[in-house]
Amino acid sequence: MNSFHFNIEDYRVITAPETAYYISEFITPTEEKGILTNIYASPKPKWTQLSNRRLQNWGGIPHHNGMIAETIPQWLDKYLEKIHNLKLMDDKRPNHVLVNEYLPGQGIMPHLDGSLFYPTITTISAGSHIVLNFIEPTEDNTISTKPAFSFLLEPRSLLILQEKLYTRYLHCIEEVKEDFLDASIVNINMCSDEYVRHKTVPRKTRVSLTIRHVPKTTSFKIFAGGRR
Ligand SMILES: O=C(O)CCC(=O)C(=O)O
Ligand SMILES: [Fe+2]
Repeated sequence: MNSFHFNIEDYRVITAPETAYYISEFITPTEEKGILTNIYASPKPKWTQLSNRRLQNWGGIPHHNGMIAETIPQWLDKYLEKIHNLKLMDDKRPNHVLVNEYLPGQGIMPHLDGSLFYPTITTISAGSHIVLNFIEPTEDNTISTKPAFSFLLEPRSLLILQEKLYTRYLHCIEEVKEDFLDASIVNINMCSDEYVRHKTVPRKTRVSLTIRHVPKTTSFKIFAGGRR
């Protein structure tokens, strides 16, 4: 991504409800390699194993009582700064990164990211593409599993979700080993030529960085009863 004359509106996904931005090649292949090296160099206890994926929290564990903020290392903070410079979060600097690792066949159930975060999701993908599905909630709150539309997230891309795509549409990743790029993918014209309609692309291991701002933070000193 060339930051010269950069205008975020050039990256808006106009074929989807409001509001999504998609930036192909947001990071370089060297940066992607660096991210993967650092993630996999983390000590084993840094990982939380879930039934269908692994994750790492950086910056603290978000909590309704406040996140005890932890310093984010420079190799990772570099991307928080880069996202902060896009001025998407009302001048609030991102302070949390959730790392998700998906092996081929792994995914994530339909969900909303909720109220712990400033309502902007920014996601950098590394290692593999994935298809992110969006589901419109039904009147009676039963969960329809049929996606309303989908985004293809290429490796090295940045996806930004705000407004209705944060508050209303649930997002999920299907547990499949390959993706058929059908007409439901609304950003395919914003992707590289490698990804064309009607192609089937096998997944590799994907590591995503979900970078957000947690408004409510606290310091350990408050709990310890010490002075600030
Ligand atoms: O890996 C992704 O792109 C999505 C992760 C996600 O939705 C989440 O952690 O809330
Ligand atoms: Fe999410």
